[in-house]
Amino acid sequence: MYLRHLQVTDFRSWPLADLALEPGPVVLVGQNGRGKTNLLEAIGYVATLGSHRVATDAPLVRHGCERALIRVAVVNEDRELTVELEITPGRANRARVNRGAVGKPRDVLGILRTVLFSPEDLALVRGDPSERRRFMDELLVLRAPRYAGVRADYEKVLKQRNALLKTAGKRRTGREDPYALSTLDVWDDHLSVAGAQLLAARLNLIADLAPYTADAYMGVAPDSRPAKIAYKSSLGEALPPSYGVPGGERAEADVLRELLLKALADTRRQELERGISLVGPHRDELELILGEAPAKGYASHGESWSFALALRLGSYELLRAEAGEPVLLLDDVFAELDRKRRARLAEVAAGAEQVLITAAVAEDVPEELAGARFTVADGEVNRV
Ligand SMILES: Nc1ncnc2c1ncn2[C@@H]1O[C@H](COP(=O)(O)OP(=O)(O)OP(=O)(O)O)[C@@H](O)[C@H]1O
Repeated sequence: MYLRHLQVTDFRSWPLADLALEPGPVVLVGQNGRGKTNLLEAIGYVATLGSHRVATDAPLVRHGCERALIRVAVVNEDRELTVELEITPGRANRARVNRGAVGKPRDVLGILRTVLFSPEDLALVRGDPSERRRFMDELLVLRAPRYAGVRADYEKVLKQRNALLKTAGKRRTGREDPYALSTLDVWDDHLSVAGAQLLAARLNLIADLAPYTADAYMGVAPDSRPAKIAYKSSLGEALPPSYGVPGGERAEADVLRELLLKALADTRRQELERGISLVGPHRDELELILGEAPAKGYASHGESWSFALALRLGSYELLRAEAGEPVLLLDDVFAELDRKRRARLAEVAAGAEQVLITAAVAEDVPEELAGARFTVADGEVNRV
């Protein structure tokens, strides 16, 4: 797939930006702070309904404006769809496809698939487990959009259950509340349904992604120790060992639901004492292993970068193999990479159906990616 057109209105620093695009490499060149990343962020937002830089929508709307608009025309196998998103912080976003309203913004997921690699990705390796959970869930949704709903359900149930755990335990009144305790059974049930679906999907995702990531790492850092990814579940030993591993059994939500219910029953006392949910996908981790050691805390800066890049390139290859090419977005990354890694990334990017690249100076972009070029300056973006 590729983007044929991008228009943003009152998005970040842009009152208006309008770009006619084409397949192949598209390079956006401009000095720091001119709004290049903002354009990639807008594209990424249509694919994931979120920003790779901020957790809330407010910073996405231009200072002093009420709402931001993003419009993209996406061509997928000769079929073109126009997606429009209106972002109004504090209110539900509105979405239109081919100028017709859709039920929920979530309905646009799947129309545009992107893989974005950016300087923020170092946090995938060095940051908290929540960064890696977000990575998995975003990829899950790109792979199968229905998981956006599953994830939203899980988060809603988790919030309610945590609120109940706080009131049901002895923490505030010194006594357990019997009514709240019986309601907890109902929430355990809800949590296990959404939790098992999310967990099964993540385990299957990691089983499928692992070989692509290992290969991508070998490609970018052939002299380094091999890289491995593994799903670590809060179910611990109870998780069937054949789940979540390449070539293993496909994880089944029904099986996981029973295991989650048992684990919830086993930890209830502890949960009541602490007032939070202690088992479920929100406590899980994606382990990144280099040689025998965890990448976090042990990997060098260069190795961490390679791992982050391998996770993105692996995602790109997985999506490409399953559902056709996603659009590749490379935000200011070439300047950060050494010669070998640059060459490998350039090789993959040169073969992409479409890749959008930002750089401060044109010389940062490898020669094989010299394609359509835009300059970004003074609130304007112009085709060179
Ligand atoms: N909501 C907003 N309203 C107005 N301006 C904003 C908003 N959010 C960010 N900006 C401005 O956008 C600019 C940053 O744009 P962006 O991150 O796209 O830069 P860039 O061209 O990618 O630069 P770099 O090469 O440094 O990454 C900053 O000047 C910032 O003040």
